[in-house]
Amino acid sequence: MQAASSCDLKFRSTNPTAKTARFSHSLPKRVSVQCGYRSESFSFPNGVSVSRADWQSSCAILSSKVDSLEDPGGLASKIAVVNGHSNGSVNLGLVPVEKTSGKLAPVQPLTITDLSPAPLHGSSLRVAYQGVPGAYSEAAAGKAYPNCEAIPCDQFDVAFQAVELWIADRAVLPVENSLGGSIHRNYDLLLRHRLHIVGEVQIPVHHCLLALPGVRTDCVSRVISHPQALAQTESSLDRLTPRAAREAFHDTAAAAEYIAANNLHDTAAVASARAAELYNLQILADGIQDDPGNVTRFLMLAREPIIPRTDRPFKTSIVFAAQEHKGTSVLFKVLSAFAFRNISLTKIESRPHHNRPLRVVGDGSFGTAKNFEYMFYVDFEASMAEARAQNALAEVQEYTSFLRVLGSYPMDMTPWSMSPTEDA
Ligand SMILES: O=C(O)C(=O)C[C@]1(C(=O)O)C=C[C@@H](O)C=C1
Repeated sequence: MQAASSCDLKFRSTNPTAKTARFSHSLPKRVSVQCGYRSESFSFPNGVSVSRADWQSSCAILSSKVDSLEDPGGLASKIAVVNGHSNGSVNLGLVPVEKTSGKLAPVQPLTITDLSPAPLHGSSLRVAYQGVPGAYSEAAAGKAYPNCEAIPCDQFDVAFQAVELWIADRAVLPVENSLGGSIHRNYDLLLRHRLHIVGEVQIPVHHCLLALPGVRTDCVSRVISHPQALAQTESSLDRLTPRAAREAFHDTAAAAEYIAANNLHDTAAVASARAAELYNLQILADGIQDDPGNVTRFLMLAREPIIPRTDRPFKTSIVFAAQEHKGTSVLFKVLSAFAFRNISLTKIESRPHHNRPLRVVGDGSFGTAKNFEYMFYVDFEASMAEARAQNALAEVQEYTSFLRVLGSYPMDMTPWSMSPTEDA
């Protein structure tokens, strides 16, 4: 366990192409938060509603066995810290923000407004996403929270921290793509942080090949993009740019921005049509995803859970670790707890068990086997307000050493369409 030591909040300009005046005034600054801490749950001083208490007590059965991932230097102390009430060793070092005028703004301390709870009415919700404007994650934030203020972050971890530190009200982060598979980093971060899943959005991802105006496809010797986007366009790139090297970039739109900012005539990016517009690039090829129905699923994260309901389709996400001495059939038993109650599973993912990654087995007569230990993430189609879901989890708890409900939230029921998103 490590206590908080220092915390730097940096607001970075993400607009190296500021000469394109059309956007230099409107692009938000990207948040980059560097903190040596892990979060923990936070109790709100003004209490919670009765119905929320009901929800929490219905889940109490689960919390009783939740593994401790506590952190003495956690969120509550961070909030005191950023309010200026805590130890003097904390360096809030806000990097001066570049204004559109080109002048540097004075260093601004966080104010009480930066730390206020999510606005209920009137002002827009601040939604953290990973990437720069034009990224698919920005489009997902817009679908999840129309009219929100989208806050670009340079890493997934930063988006989590932006919510924990009350810089943002929500985060919207990708967890899986229909072609590229799971985004493992976000599964790991869900466990390390204490945010709650409050919703999901799925967006069709419609990729384009972008380059500087005048560049021909046969002159492209390098294609840069997010690794997921490169994976989703593999066959198209083999056909369009067979000799070009492929290089990973932080996000699709950042790749487009990089080409524009550095005037790269030999490089193309896989990104959205909106990125082409934002960074003044031409579209060499449109719709280059290898499957026309390419969809990415994003989770909406908040500091507080929502109250589960039964009047519309809900999904619940859990993570668990098997009890060590329960034999080899634990996974089968857990899954059958859902099957016997007619609860459909929509996703199962395993990740290394970071606290206990290996189990050595065998009596030594033939040596010892080293079995890997896992955390299992399961999504199932039921609301935690339903008795069958509560009973299933009560049973699952018997076979597990660790169990956490990550969230119970409405399913994205948007009618199926393969056309590109309006924003992307
Ligand atoms: O790079 C982006 O534009 C992102 O929003 C990230 C991301 C991802 O992490 O999978 C999101 C959707 C697409 O699947 C490709 C990339």
